[in-house]
Amino acid sequence: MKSEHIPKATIKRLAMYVQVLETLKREGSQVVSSELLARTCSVNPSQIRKDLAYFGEFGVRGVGYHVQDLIYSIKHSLGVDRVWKCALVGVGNLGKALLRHQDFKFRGFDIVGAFDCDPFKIGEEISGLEVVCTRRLKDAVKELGIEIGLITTPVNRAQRAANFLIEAGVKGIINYSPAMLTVPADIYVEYVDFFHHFYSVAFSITLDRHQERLGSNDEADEDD
Ligand SMILES: NC(=O)c1ccc[n+]([C@@H]2O[C@H](COP(=O)([O-])OP(=O)(O)OC[C@H]3O[C@@H](n4cnc5c(N)ncnc54)[C@H](O)[C@@H]3O)[C@@H](O)[C@H]2O)c1
Repeated sequence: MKSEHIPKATIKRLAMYVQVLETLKREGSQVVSSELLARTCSVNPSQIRKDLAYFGEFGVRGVGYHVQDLIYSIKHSLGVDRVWKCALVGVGNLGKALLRHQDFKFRGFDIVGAFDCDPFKIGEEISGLEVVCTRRLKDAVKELGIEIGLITTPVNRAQRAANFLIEAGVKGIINYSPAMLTVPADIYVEYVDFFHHFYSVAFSITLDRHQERLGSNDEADEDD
């Protein structure tokens, strides 16, 4: 890797590039032009070139990028060319849906532990994984080599779940609850909220309608 200081926005775009490249690979593409990759990812080609420059020289002038090579290089540089063991805390509606989703394992994020504090849920089996008492989290993290925690507890229990995970030695957390977590500086937290996307789409539609209304008012003014 050329530079250690890769901006967070670049890392998010790289994750998107990998996802698009993997789809292209599944569809049988061996080479992709920077224009097609850029269009599919809704960024401009110069942004892609700038993002990839952190890792070295890619692409052949007039040909584009070799799909497999690019996937390998990005994944290798970002450390996602291996399996990351994960634990999920809070086996309710959302937790169960995530545990049943096969893509996590397929993409290298293997949920190997499912934890809950509800005695009625402990012992239940979801997708072949037994729900275990949260008190056993610390031992399980060490035994199973868990590095990432997913929090799917109610909002008022999320900090407690985070504390358990951090105490157990987990370094990264994906928090699906709407709680803002307080964590030490060396713990990485990502917040996942589907509603941000709903807001974003609703705002965009509203803005379009507002512009249309302004446009039709302007036309009406010209007619007067
Ligand atoms: N990110 C999103 O877009 C999104 C979408 C839906 C729900 N959510 C959030 O996900 C969370 C879960 O929602 P749900 O509908 O699955 O709730 P749920 O009530 O069905 O499940 C929560 C589970 O957490 C367990 N739990 C509570 N405290 C715990 C603790 N300290 N340790 C371990 N387990 C604990 C409960 O026993 C329960 O099984 C909520 O915070 C909700 O707001 C987020």
